[in-house]
Amino acid sequence: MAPALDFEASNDRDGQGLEDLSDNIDAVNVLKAEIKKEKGMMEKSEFDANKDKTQFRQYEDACDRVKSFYKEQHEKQTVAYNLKARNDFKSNTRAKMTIWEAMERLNSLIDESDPDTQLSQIEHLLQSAEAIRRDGKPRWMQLTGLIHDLGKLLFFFGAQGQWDVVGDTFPVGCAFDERIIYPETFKGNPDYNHEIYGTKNGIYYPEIGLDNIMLSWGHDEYLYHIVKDQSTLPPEALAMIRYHSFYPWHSAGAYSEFMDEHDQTMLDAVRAFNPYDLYSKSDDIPTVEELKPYYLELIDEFFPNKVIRW
Ligand SMILES: O[C@H]1[C@H](O)[C@@H](O)[C@H](O)[C@@H](O)[C@H]1O
Ligand SMILES: [Fe+2]
Ligand SMILES: [Fe+2]
Repeated sequence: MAPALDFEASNDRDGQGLEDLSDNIDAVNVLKAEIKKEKGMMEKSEFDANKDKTQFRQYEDACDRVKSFYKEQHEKQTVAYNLKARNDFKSNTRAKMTIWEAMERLNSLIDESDPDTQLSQIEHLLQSAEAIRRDGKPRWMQLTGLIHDLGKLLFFFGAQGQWDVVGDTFPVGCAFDERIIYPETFKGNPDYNHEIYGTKNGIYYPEIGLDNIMLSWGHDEYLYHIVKDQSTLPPEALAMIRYHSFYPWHSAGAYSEFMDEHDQTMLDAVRAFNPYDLYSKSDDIPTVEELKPYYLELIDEFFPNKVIRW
């Protein structure tokens, strides 16, 4: 149990009463922390607190590679493209392989949108999972960390480039919010001045629920569908996967008018996940072979079929 606060000890005339009280408060706090830990949702992760956040996501200072990536993405993610991408996705199976094979396959991809890491994807995935594990989070969340970027496999399955695979996401079919990074680059998007898609609500209405919003097609949306159909991971894990790149929403508060009640709970989950994705990028490089046995077992726990249809 945590020690009583000094302040209480020194200001205490009728010692016993206050001590009991502070014991009770401690007990309640420990219990609360345990409940939150159980749910994998500490309000502010220990991990988050220890990082210098000014080192990450500095898009103004980013190199040209990142800037031109976003210009292309923002110009090409239209409603028409998104409908087509979803249609293509549903109409075939691109590959059959295990989760671990997918991680290895992804290894040759260096993400052009990312100003914070040049590491391979397998290393980024293990860094995220290990940070979650180190903080004593539940096993389902560790696994979510391990797989959250596997949707980048899309790149090898006939993607048009990286612009429809990686990077932050945003809704299409309504006005592009100013809180998306490089907002001025949307001016080149054919939907920008569209009579419906260019309006605040566009094809949606307030409180419609994010499930009904079409988010720009990429690794989040793709993996979300695969995991939803083929694993036993909980709704929080699915939200962490589907929304982890939706920075304008989870970090800048944009598009909150479209949320329903369920999204509120999911937002807490996504925010709890975010630091492990972002700030683990400065951690030591993990040793893949050493960690493999632990994670193979974890994968088996939540994916009933070893071979996944991608
Ligand atoms: O550059 C990164 C990277 O592509 C991540 O995988 C994605 O989740 C982030 O949102 C993005 O900013
Ligand atoms: Fe990602
Ligand atoms: Fe990531």
